[in-house]
Amino acid sequence: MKQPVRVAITGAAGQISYSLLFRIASGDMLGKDQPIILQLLEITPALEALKGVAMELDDCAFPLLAGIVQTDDPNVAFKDADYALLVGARPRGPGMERKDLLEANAAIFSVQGKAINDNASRGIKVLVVGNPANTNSLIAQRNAPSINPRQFTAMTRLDHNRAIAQLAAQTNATVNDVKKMTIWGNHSATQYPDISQATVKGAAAEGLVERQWYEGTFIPVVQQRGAAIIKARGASSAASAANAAIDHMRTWALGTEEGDWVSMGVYSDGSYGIEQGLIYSFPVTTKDGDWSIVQGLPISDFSREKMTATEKELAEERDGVKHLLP
Ligand SMILES: NC(=O)c1ccc[n+]([C@@H]2O[C@H](COP(=O)([O-])OP(=O)(O)OC[C@H]3O[C@@H](n4cnc5c(N)ncnc54)[C@H](O)[C@@H]3O)[C@@H](O)[C@H]2O)c1
Ligand SMILES: O=C(O)C[C@H](O)C(=O)O
Repeated sequence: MKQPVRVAITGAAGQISYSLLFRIASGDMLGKDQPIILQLLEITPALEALKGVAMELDDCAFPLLAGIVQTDDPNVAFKDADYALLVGARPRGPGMERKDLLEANAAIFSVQGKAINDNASRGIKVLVVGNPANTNSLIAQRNAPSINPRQFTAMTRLDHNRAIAQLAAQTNATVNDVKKMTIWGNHSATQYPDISQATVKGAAAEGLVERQWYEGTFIPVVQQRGAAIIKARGASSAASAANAAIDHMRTWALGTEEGDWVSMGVYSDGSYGIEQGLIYSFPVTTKDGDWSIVQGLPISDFSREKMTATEKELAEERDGVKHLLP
């Protein structure tokens, strides 16, 4: 049996976590042979609700669950953590954009970045889910100067999965048939879901769909899917967000499939001319617990315009939180 790893999760009594924790504890994230200690962070008023969630975790008698820590202290939650899923943040309501949450949520991520810096395992893998996810990840990263900046990522896997589902439906294929989907940029309405490299059953996706559907339906549907869920459900996506978080971490830890890639918000090294230091979603492959940006893809004028628009938004978000970036 492997040694247990420590997985810190913030916002652990919230709606995403209610889907997330049980699947992590059952082995969906790191494999059925990896014991896990859950280190759950909540704000003080939610500790009673968190206790109820922990009671339910106990009641599942998960063989892989080697311990549960419940706390309102980030220094305790991130102590020796090998993985961190930063979910805890206010979600948006109808009519809001994700960046409207910047003021409300940004402070959370500077505190947590410092606590990660001071307490976590040096090899920690951090995924930010709380919105606006890319900029929150940047804030946490910049407040953790002794951790490699590549270890802070933001979630665009939900967008990636949404894009695969839309393309599969339009081409009468299954999601298994779709490869090499890409989400570029911000987890926001400026994101660029790009099918120019995607294949369906090995055939170029661009040849299988009308350009008009791609530009006029597919791109806006994927960009606006979060808002459509909020409108329909009266609450932001939760189970699908939890699923994407598990996918993101599993891929990062255990590797991408041969001949495919995923989308992750990662530290830009200047690839594709994107400003260095932004947390920008790229096509990435993963191996041995590390990620690399897929290099050398051709970029059309159409793509370049969209990639630049979402880059510009990320630079503006960063400039708006300068006071939180040491
Ligand atoms: N990146 C993505 O694709 C994606 C997808 C869905 C939702 N989200 C975002 O995830 C976040 C959480 O969504 P939710 O639906 O679970 O919200 P929720 O309101 O149900 O839960 C959030 C929880 O975080 C807790 N919290 C607040 N401040 C905290 C802090 N400082 N430390 C620890 N916990 C804290 C709250 O008490 C609450 O229990 C939102 O920002 C939402 O917009 C992102
Ligand atoms: O859209 C939101 O505010 C929630 C989440 O980011 C989503 O994409 O569903």
